[in-house]
Amino acid sequence: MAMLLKHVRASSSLLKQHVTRAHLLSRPFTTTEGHRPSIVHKRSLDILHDPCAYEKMLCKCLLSQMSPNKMKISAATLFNHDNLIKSSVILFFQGTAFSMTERDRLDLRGLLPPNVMSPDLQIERFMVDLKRLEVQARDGPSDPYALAKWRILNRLHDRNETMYYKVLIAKIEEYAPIVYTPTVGLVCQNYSGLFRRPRGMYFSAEDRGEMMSMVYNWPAEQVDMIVVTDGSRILGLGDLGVQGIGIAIGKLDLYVAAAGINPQRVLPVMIDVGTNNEKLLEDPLYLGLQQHRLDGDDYLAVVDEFMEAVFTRWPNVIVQFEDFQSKWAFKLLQRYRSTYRMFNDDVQGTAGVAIAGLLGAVRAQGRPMIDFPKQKIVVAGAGSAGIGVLNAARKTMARMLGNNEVAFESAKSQFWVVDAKGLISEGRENIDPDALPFARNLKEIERQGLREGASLEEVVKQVKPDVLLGLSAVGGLFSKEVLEALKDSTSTRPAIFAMSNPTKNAECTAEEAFSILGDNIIFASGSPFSNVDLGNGHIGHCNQGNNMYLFPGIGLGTLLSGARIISDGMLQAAAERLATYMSEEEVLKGIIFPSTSRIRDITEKVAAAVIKEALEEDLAEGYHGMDARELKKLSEDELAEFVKNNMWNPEYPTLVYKKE
Ligand SMILES: NC(=O)C1=CN([C@@H]2O[C@H](COP(=O)(O)OP(=O)(O)OC[C@H]3O[C@@H](n4cnc5c(N)ncnc54)[C@H](O)[C@@H]3O)[C@@H](O)[C@H]2O)C=CC1
Ligand SMILES: CC(=O)C(=O)O
Ligand SMILES: [Mg+2]
Repeated sequence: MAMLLKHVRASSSLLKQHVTRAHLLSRPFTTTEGHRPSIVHKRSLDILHDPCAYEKMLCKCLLSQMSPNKMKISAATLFNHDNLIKSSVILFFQGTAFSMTERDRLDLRGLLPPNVMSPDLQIERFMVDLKRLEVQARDGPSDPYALAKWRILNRLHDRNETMYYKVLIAKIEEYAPIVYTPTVGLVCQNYSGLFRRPRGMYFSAEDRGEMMSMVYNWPAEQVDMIVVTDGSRILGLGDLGVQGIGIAIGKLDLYVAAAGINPQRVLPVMIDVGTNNEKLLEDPLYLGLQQHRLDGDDYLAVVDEFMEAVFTRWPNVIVQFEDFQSKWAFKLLQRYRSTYRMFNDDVQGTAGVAIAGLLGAVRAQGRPMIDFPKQKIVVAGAGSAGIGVLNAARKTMARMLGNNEVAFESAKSQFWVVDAKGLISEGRENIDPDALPFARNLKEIERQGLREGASLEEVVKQVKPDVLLGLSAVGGLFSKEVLEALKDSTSTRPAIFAMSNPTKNAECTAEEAFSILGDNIIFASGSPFSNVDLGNGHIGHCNQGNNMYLFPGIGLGTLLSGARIISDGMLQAAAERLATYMSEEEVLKGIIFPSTSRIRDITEKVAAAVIKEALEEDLAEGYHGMDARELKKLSEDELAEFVKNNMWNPEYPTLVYKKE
């Protein structure tokens, strides 16, 4: 600490010599806002009074990737003192080795993962990672190029955010699989090794009582979108603890690329309450809290405090919950959804995408969407995603059947749900309350030749479903036998949704599905597969059925409508807009989801549908001078224009105008 303060004092006095009020006033240009640097930048003047202020600011700049603009530091000052800044930061920057006292002293609490590393461990972590890449590049099982591409993109993101998003938007089909699923899964698994500079905030179990002040450590004055995870179920990869922050970062990359949310106004968050992943707990290089997960009221207290803190600082922020284990996903959604602007992507976003896909599968059979309630659907997986899809599909069927109690009751008979213990029936002991509504009547399934706990293969054989949908996280679950059994489907064009992520967790590959069932099927997967050449001049089309087609539009629509909460109606409107996006011709070819290259366009349309619904439900409070009354007056085209105009584009801002 003494050393640190010595450096701080040394660099502060150095800075004082350079960054004087007179010096700033003498710059012969103005900033974008038209202010003189000395007027805009209160903080640069603060430097003169607080020996630590400049260092705090520079640390934050480094840690949070803030633009100079947002740091309230004159871009001009920063550019002119670039070398000075670099040298002064490099002098005292310690990254994960900053002690808790130093983090508090420099207002850095929350901007680094909670495990304070010794300098030796920092070096070891770096070396382990370096060696791992060498091993992978030689003969490792994972795709070394994907990870290498992620590193290159990540470094670009660190250096030049605008250029990073320009590249991502222009080549979204090529790079979404790198910054998002499947590669983001590999990134999360290796995050403690890959970690260089943090991105986002960490709220840990150790921070109880501190969060309300910690949240002010984030340098941005405005945050529109937070994606938060507790790392307990990252894709289909299980509990990855603090390393799960990678998924929040990946989702927010799509918010920027697809929804045009300003990258300076997004905040990835990790709530680190420990991990139950023993391998991570035994690893001294693991960056998270080395303790088992909090549970019960202790767990809730941490998440409650986090929610209160972020909504106090940014009352209009939207919080997307991501990859929480099912146990908490539903509880937290119920706890917060009527008070805060939040939603759970795995439960609600996935449900909407699945509904759109299921309706597309009906149309692909040459039938009207209204025939959906006749579909027999087998779902493998009854976790947050599976149950979310089941509830939404049941409601959609019920609406089509008359929207009453009887319709709701009868709709449930279209579903057979299989989890790790097999077919779920009323005969199951200790049945999960969320799955209970879908438990089959014992007598009824006996008549079908089934029983409690019947295997997926048996269920498919007996039910002969129109749709087989997997959200089980079990790679290869749709085995050769299961796919063979699906040949007896009563559908003219059976649909297979292998929705689990990342690729190795997909219930089957596209190749397996098309080679066993031929080309007269509909295939969708959570992570992308290439189309399959069936060798007879026919191509098996692979759809990507992923919540990425909805969550950006849900977030953008909520932001631009200023909706107080995110209602079922808004989510339903989003799903319906996606369902009608594909043309008849495309759907008949088996193309039920757009290609990712159209993600910005679909997101615009989904956002407009969400805004309309928020207005109809009187939930909208408007956005930036456009109040609800004015929003209501907009025609369809004007609403589309309003959405488009409020999306961020990756263009370099003009920082400096030469004075006339
Ligand atoms: N494509 C997409 O947009 C999305 C995909 N997902 C994927 O869905 C998967 C599951 O996510 P959650 O529901 O949150 O996980 P979860 O862990 O809560 O649920 C998994 C479910 O699968 C069941 N299961 C396990 N082994 C099984 C087996 N052999 N046969 C049948 N069921 C089995 C479990 O009993 C549990 O009900 C993950 O891989 C995730 O990546 C999740 C959200 C969106
Ligand atoms: C896509 C997604 O949200 C998941 O796999 O969890
Ligand atoms: Mg997820």
